[in-house]
Amino acid sequence: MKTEDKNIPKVRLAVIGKANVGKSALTVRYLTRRFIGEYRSNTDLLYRQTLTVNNSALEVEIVDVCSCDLSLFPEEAIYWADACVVVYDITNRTSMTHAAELLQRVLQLRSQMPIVLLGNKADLEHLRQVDEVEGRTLAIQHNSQFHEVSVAENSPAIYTAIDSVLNECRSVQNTQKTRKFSVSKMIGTLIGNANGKVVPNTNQGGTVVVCHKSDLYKSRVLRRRQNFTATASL
Ligand SMILES: Nc1nc2c(ncn2[C@@H]2O[C@H](COP(=O)(O)OP(=O)(O)OP(=O)(O)O)[C@@H](O)[C@H]2O)c(=O)[nH]1
Repeated sequence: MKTEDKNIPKVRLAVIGKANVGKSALTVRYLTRRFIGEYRSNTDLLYRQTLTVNNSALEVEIVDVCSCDLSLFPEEAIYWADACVVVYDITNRTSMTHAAELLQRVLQLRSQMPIVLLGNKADLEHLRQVDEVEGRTLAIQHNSQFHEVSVAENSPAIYTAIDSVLNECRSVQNTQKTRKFSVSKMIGTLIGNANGKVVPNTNQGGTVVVCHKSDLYKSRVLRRRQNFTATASL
């Protein structure tokens, strides 16, 4: 499948969180259904893949933000993204504190941004340091979705959470397109050019490209974008 089809809506996702919480494992799991146990990188990685979400094609770009320097907030990635996944590790309280700080900063920069908070490593119950209710409360305080997941054990919530946030972004984009159309139609009417020629086809949702399974599970880091170094392929 062509990955640059302009008719396919595009959604950009930033995955952020403290080091070692499982951001890379989560990104790779979501895109490929595979679990990569040891994944070391000292750079942001940008993945792009065309997926089928809610029965229609969506070009998804995910930046897996490197947490090499925790003092640096990933501002560029947050401005770039349409939505954000904040990850903490339920066996590491500091990662939860860091997630709380990230949520606050994200909403300062992008108050309307759809966010999902994920408490990862739920399979390590015996090492738990953060109760589920704490994660849930934090999410409610920041108007975001919340799930505890285990990337290692392939929790279904990984897919429902990310699909849902992608869908939310697509709905927002569709609404914005409809609004733009309404404004141009109104201007067209005002200047007497409402003969139909200037009326675009607003049925964006009608352009559906069905992904083949082989394409869905192939993922490749495609290119360099600003500071995101694209280096790996899955
Ligand atoms: N038990 C368990 N281990 C996990 C899970 N998810 C990830 N890990 C492990 O946690 C470690 C860190 O995972 P990464 O995906 O590299 O974490 P990261 O957040 O990308 O780390 P940085 O690249 O340092 O920012 C690895 O050893 C993974 O195998 C999980 O759900 N359960």
